[in-house]
Amino acid sequence: MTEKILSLHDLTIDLGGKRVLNGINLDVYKGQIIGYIGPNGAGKSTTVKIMLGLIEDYQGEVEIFGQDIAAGDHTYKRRIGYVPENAEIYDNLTASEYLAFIGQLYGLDKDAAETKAWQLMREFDMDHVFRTRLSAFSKGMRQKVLIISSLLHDPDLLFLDEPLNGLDANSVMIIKDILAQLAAQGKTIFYSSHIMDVVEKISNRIVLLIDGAVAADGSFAELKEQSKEGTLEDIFNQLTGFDEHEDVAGNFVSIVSGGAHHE
Ligand SMILES: Nc1ncnc2c1ncn2[C@@H]1O[C@H](COP(=O)(O)OP(=O)(O)OP(=O)(O)O)[C@@H](O)[C@H]1O
Repeated sequence: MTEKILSLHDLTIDLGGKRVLNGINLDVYKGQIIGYIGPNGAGKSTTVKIMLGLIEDYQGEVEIFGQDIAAGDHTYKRRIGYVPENAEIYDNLTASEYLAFIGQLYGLDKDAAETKAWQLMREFDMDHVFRTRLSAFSKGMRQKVLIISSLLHDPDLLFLDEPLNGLDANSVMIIKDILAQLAAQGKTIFYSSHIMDVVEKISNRIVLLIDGAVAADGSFAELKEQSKEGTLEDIFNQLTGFDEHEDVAGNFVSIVSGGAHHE
């Protein structure tokens, strides 16, 4: 077995008087690309926030790089990259200022961070906006800046929350290849998304969370074999017990059109 990078043991948390995570057990190994999926509200972001050290009052154990993160040693964070779903991006900064700032937070010196950031921006054909304020960037351009910022310090473990948000089809292909190549180099990727066909293609392991507990865990081929369904979307619908999409859509549309009558 290869090196264990991440381990959750009986991870449980209550938030606002409600059990949000209910005994999650998960071991993640070096080089894995984990697609972490589940219905809205299942607890995916909460799990990631706990692993990032942003939420502390959980029960159970979280080990990253072999160390219990509750032990107080935060050096593990230097080896982690994170692309949040809704990033607070500093609109008044230029891409260059923002990336140099993030690079420095991760321990790079300013010049090294700027040089690397510029090289990475150039690969995305964005070198011409390196000194432009982020407030003038489109959604996809911002997303690319976030992806660059998560990788500047060459992390060993990457947490990505909907990393393809707002990206065009060509950019999606590039990011998919980047993730595959990083994993082939031994980086570990923990990836949360609702876009099932992308998760199906890029993950070598899929973990499905339902109501704060792991409901399925395996490669796409294994999940497909177990559920006898064709696509990850079908498997997702089956395992989450959802077969009413046409009824819900029909009701929704009839309310919409009913409401459109003006007397
Ligand atoms: N600070 C909080 N206080 C109270 N409840 C919370 C808090 N944070 C999260 N929750 C609840 O925990 C549950 C899980 O939320 P979480 O954001 O982890 O879900 P998710 O799987 O990431 O959902 P989505 O797919 O919609 O992003 C939800 O019911 C949410 O309302």
